[in-house]
Amino acid sequence: MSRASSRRWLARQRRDPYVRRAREEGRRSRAGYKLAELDRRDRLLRPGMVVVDLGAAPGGWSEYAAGRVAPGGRVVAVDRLPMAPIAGVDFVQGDFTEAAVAETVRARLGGPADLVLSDMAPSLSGVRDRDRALAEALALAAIDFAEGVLRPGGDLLVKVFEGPELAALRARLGAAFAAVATRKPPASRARSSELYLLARHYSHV
Ligand SMILES: C[S@@+](CC[C@H](N)C(=O)[O-])C[C@H]1O[C@@H](n2cnc3c(N)ncnc32)[C@H](O)[C@@H]1O
Repeated sequence: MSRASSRRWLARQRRDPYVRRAREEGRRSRAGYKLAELDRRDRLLRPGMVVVDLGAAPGGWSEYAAGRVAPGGRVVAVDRLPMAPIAGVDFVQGDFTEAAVAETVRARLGGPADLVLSDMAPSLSGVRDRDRALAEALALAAIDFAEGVLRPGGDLLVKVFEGPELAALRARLGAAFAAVATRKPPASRARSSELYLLARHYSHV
């Protein structure tokens, strides 16, 4: 980040009501509010569910999900960055695109998952085509993984970015899930091109 863009980022953070709210409520990140808003709208989480959180650090989604699946549920989370422990969350640190890391997450699950969440995003290089290709590869890795671990009827929520790749990702999900919807929760910054694809009712193909 250049000095000017980091000054702009800091000014945005200071103005952002979700950042303030997260600080006041002692939350891990403002990102947790996106999952809370999606959950309120689409009823994604219930007590007892087994959930995978891909790209979990610093832990806003995991924190929210662990609270919603209790009692009886659990969350297995992964990130290449470290994450401070959260009750009810089993954390694996590593690059999820490495087969051994994905296998560790699968092993920690020990059975099928009800819901796979992916908020993974690449570190942006500023080279648009490169960043878009990286983001698409992460979304595809999340979809491949979800198709391997979801129980029939399970759901997937995956972060994607606006662009020409979106139609193919939607089509790919449409082949394996009964319904695919696009979501932009209010807590997602309007200037960000991030979106979420919500794929429901997985059926083995
Ligand atoms: C937008 S942040 C996630 C925020 C999180 N959902 C929260 O609520 O705090 C995206 C995360 O994806 C992680 N990530 C990106 N690529 C990854 C990869 N290949 N393997 C594991 N984590 C990855 C990043 O390290 C980063 O922490």
